[in-house]
Amino acid sequence: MSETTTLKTRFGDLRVQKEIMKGNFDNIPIIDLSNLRSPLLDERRALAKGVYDACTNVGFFYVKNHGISQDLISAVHDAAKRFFALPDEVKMETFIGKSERFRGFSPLYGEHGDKDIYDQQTGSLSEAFDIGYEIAADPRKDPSTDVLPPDTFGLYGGNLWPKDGFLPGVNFKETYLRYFGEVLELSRALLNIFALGLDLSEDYFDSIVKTPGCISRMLHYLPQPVPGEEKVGIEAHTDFECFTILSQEEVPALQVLNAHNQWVEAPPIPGTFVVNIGDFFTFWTNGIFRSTLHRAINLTGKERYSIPFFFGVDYDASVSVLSNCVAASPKQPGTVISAHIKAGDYVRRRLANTYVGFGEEAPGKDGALDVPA
Ligand SMILES: O=C(O)CCC(=O)C(=O)O
Ligand SMILES: [Fe+2]
Repeated sequence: MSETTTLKTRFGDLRVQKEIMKGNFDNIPIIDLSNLRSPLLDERRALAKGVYDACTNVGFFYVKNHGISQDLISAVHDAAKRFFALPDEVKMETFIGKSERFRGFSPLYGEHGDKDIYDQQTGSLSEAFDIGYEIAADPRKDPSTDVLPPDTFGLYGGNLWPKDGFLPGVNFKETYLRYFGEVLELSRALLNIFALGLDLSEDYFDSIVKTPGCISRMLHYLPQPVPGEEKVGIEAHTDFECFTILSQEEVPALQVLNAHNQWVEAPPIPGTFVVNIGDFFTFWTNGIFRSTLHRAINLTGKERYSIPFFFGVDYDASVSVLSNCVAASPKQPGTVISAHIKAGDYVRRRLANTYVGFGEEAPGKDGALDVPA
C-alpha cells in the first residue's frame, strides 16, 4: 500500500497517493479527431462514443489530427516565450491588477490557487498572460458589424495587450487572436460531438455559444529555484467552464488525479492537445462527466510554456442539469447542482477566488461549488 497525503479540494478533503504514476498513457486515452466533421453520422457517432467514455472515466483525453497547423501552434508558443522574456516592468504594463476583467499579466508567485483552499502566503511558481473572447478573434463574426453582448457579469472585452514595439517581428496580438479563433472553432465542433455522445442533437448547445465566454492564457513555469523543493506551478484545481484545450509543447509538468486518487502524469505527446472536462459539463451531466482535479509541477530543470484555452458558453446562458441526466448516479460525488447557475456569475466568482487583487469580491461559499441557493 503506497503512502498517502491529504489534498484539500472544493469537494472536501481527499486521501491521495504520494507516488506519481509515470508515462501510463492507458489512463488518458488518445482520440483521433479525423472524423470530427465527417459527413457520415456513423463515423461521428463512433467518435462521440470514445469521447463520452473518456469524459465519464477520466475527464481527460489527448486529441490528435485536430486540424490546427503546427506552424500556428509554434508561432503562438514563440510569442509566449518572447513575451515572458520581456523585463518585468514592461510585462507589468499589462498587469492583471489594472484590469476589471481578469485580463493581462500575472507575475511570478502572483497566483495562489483557490482562496477557499490554499494558503495565500505562498504563490505559484509560474507567470501568466490572460485574454478573453474578442469579436476580432471569432471566425463567425464580422468585426465591422458585430458587437459584444451586454456585459452583465463584467467579463466581456477589455483585453490588455503589450504595446507595439516591445516584441518586434512577433505580431503578438494577431498571432494569439488567430490561435484563439482556430481553437474556438475546434471547440464548437467538439461541442457537437459531446452533444451526440450525450444522446442530444448535435446542435443542442449551439444557441448558447454565439459569443462564448472563452478565456485563454499563456503560462510560463520556471525551473525549481531550489532543486528538490517541488514548488507547484499551479495548484490542484478543476477548470471552471465546459472543457479546456491545452497546448503544452515538449516539457512535462501536468498531473491528473485519477479515479483511485493517484496522480498520473499527462506528458506532452507530439501533435496532440490535451482536452479536459470543466465544471459546466459536470453540472449539465449531473456528475457523469468528470471535472477532474489536476495540477502542474515543473521538475525538469527547463523552462516550460503551456497555453490552455477554456471553452465556455455565452455568459448570460443558464447551466442546469440536462433532462436526460437527471436520474443518473454521478461518478463524481459532490458535484451535482439542483438549481441553475448563470455561466458568467459562476466564472466570475471562480476567477475572483483564484486571482490576486480581487479580494473585495464575495467568494460565494454557499456550498462547495458556489452554486446559488
Ligand atoms: O499548464 C498546464 O499543463 C495546465 C494548466 C492548467 O491546468 C490551467 O491553466 O488551468
Ligand atoms: Fe486547469
